Amino acid sequence: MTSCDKDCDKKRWDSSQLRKYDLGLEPIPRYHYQDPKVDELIKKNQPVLITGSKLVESALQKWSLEYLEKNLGKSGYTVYLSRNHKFKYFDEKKMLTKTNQKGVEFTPISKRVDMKVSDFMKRLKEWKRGEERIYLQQPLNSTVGPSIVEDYMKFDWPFVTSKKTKHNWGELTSNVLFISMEGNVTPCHYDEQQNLFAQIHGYKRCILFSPDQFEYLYPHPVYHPHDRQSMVDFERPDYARFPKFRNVRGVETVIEPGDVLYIPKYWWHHVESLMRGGPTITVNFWYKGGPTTLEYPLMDHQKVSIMRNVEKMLLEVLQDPKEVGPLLRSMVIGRYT
Ligand SMILES: O=C(O)C(=O)C[C@H](CCCc1ccccc1)C(=O)O
Ligand SMILES: [Zn+2]
Repeated sequence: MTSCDKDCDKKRWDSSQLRKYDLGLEPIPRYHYQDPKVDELIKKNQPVLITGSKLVESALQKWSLEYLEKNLGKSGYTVYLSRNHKFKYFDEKKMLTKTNQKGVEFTPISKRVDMKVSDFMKRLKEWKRGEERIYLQQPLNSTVGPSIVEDYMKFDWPFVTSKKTKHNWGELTSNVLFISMEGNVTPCHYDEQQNLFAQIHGYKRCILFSPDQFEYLYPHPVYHPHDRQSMVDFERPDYARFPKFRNVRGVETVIEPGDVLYIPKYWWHHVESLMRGGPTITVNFWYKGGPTTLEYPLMDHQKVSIMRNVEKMLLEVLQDPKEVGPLLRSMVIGRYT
């Protein structure tokens, strides 16, 4: 990771603000948005840090915490609370399904609450070490105030729409607004959508792994509330349970205001707001993946999708998750291995 060397004028950040992990990481390529390399990499479902775009220009100077508090409106916002700095996402719909009958087997470390923006901003300003951390994560919707709507309309929509069209993405499903405290971490997970991740304020370090690293990142079972999230705690990897984690190879970058990171669908990503870097503001652009034509050889993300479908089908018929492993083992060991 190269931060600004000493003689540069604006001190952006330094490596002491990054959490330390035992990972082999290469840099994510960075290109200006008009460089043809950007589309070359997107076409190959490879991550790329896109610089110099005007995508969220209308928000860059305006979306301070004060401005957002004043203009985001009075409705409740989705805010996650965590007893530590990790905000491991959980799917509430999977907390009470029949597969884990009682639904009591799982207690998330973070919890979701509905909070007014003013309360969120107050807690953000008055936060003391040892208190619960907070992280606002809310899809932008029609309840925002008129000036936010104006800023949103002024996003460079031709830029993102050109990517959607050129790369056959599906429709835009949401723009999620993230307002994070410094130091917050979203642990490693993948999403099934294409993502243009636009940084508006502060610095975020993003570590990405390609879908072919599935075996090294040990995702929770599909029925689990932490579906799509890695079971490995990057801060204290349990190499006994997850021995292949040692082989994982990733790429990383630190995004700053104005940068847009393309996170290809099914790519694993870990996101952290730099320690001592102040609050961060991001808006993402999630697009459906678009039509999947089965061309051979299959792409790694297609194999992940197939594995997900096999897991879902087996759980549907076996009902009890404890029977899935033994059945797959007897099907594969000595026959396909
Ligand atoms: O934009 C993305 O995809 C990110 O992962 C951004 C990430 C927060 C994501 C929270 C989350 C995780 C899993 C499922 C749904 C939502 C951050 O910036 O901290
Ligand atoms: Zn994500």
